[in-house]
Amino acid sequence: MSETLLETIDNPDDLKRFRESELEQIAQELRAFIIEIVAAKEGHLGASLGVVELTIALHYVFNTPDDQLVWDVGHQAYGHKILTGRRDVFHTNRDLGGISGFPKRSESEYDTFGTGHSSTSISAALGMAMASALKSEDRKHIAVVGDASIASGMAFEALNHAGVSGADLLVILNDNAIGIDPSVGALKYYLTKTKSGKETGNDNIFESLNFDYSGPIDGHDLPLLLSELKRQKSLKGPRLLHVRTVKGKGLKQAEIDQVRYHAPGKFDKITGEIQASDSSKLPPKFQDVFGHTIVELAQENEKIVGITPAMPTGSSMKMMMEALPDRAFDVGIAEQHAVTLAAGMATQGLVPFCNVYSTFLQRAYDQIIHDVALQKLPVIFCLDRAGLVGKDGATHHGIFDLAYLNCIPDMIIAAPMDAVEMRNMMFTASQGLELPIAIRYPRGRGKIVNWKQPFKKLEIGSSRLLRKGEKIAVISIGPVGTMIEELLDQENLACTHLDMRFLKPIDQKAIESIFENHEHVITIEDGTTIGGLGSVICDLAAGFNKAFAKAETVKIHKLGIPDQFIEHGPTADLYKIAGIDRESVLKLIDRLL
Ligand SMILES: Cc1ncc(C[n+]2csc(CCOP(=O)(O)OP(=O)(O)O)c2C)c(N)n1
Ligand SMILES: CC(=O)[C@@H](O)[C@H](O)COP(=O)(O)O
Ligand SMILES: [Mg+2]
Repeated sequence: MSETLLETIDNPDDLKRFRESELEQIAQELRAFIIEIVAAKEGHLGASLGVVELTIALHYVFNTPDDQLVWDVGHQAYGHKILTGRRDVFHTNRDLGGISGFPKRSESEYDTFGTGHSSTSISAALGMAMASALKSEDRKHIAVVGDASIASGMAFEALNHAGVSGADLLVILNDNAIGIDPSVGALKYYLTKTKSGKETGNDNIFESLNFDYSGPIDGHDLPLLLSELKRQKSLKGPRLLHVRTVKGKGLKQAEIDQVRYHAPGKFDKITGEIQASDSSKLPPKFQDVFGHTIVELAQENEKIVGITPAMPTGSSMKMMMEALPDRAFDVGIAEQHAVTLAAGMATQGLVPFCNVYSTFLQRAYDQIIHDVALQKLPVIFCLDRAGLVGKDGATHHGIFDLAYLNCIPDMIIAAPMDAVEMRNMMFTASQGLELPIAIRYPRGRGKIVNWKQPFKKLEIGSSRLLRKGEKIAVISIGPVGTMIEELLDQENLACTHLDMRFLKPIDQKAIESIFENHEHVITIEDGTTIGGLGSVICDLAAGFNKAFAKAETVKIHKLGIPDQFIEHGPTADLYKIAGIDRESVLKLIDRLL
């Protein structure tokens, strides 16, 4: 079989050897290659398909990696990876030990800035452009940012600065009118209305920010892209090129059902059909437990409102948006705003459920402290994707939340072991608290099929003694507790198991009793041991040592995420790496016995 053109391209210099007229064929081959691998290996699809022509044109016109290209979020950078030396390893995308699903500086000199979280590209590229100016280096700096990501506060901050910086910065706005879910907000309507720079004149929002605005142009028209990028290359100063593309371009189903094909899982590379699986008998995903439960609670209590920053599908907040559209809000990629919006609502007696992925809530840390906790506002944070999330990797693991929330006064921190507990925690929170609460739960499915049980109000700060043994006690928090229960059952081990339920306030009495009656205490959590449950137990133990003699001899073994960033890969493998898998716990217990 003859070689495809794509197979001869190992770097952008190889690409530049082709005539402009041959680039269309390369675009077709690149699309087919992305589809073939993602169909079998899973990953983000629609975003990369949408920027195939743009990716080729950028590497063809600019002199990467000397010219610095920064991708926002990075989920659309598959074509970029394939054209920059990673075609042969692209089949390892998101595998343990394989390449990352996002740009990563340690992976390639073409990946100028690590990403995963959105809206950082303009700041990063501006930083590079300012550094080049200070070092008198003549190179170009390009940020490619999506229409949903540019609407985030951080991107606006960067535009505001860049507009007066004089920096040699090209921002390419890749406008496909959708994020993961349809884009929201006033900017979306503005962008949809925008016709051409000339027609919008002084009213153009980017020109008002001192950017030289061009577009919108068709981002699938390669000759047009090439000529416009060449023109942009000859310019200096802050400029913005507005490009219109179709998310999922080239795969019919992905163009039609753009939400589903953002990251569709396995599908047929020819027909595009997603592999059907019967999940009706499986335990539900935690996100769906959230979705069903908030609808159930909100139907009974009209004060309940729901907020999601751009993740209605991922968080299942869309269930409430469909059932009670006036009381559930997608605010776009705006985690900081989401938190303070919830705080504002709480001042007025509403009961806001603010659902944010654990990793993305990192964006809103000051808002949690300054706007919520300091004012004792009873916002209910539901933190989805807590713990190790798997193939998205280090940028997305929700492993810091226990630690970063625990040091905030007046926060209640809950981590349900299973779906029934999660419902009860949501119910308890909805009954009216005087303080904010965070309920954190993982990606994926639980283990309980019969999860929809009558609500039970929990005592805040109460733990559950699940079994009483001797010598060794395991103190767990969150879903790892289910693994511990299975392990102790299956191996017939006579250990005590305490499900902590709440990290804060912590059930000190229960812990005291554990220390009085055991020789070894194992703490286990799917979060960092620094600052999380392990740290709290050690701190308490230091106090116990003074209080009663026996505590001094109790040995504490902390299991959790060690002090390192955990890479991407199947969650089960990552649990092993972190030492919080079944075998690691069993080995430890065997040794202690
Ligand atoms: C801070 C942050 N919040 C949320 C997300 C989840 N997320 C990933 S991609 C995405 C949508 C991005 O949309 P857009 O910028 O328009 O790019 P497109 O997918 O359309 O190419 C969202 C919300 C994220 N990565 N980072
Ligand atoms: C790129 C990004 O941030 C999202 O697409 C993320 O990968 C979603 O994760 P889930 O698949 O867990 O919803
Ligand atoms: Mg978009």
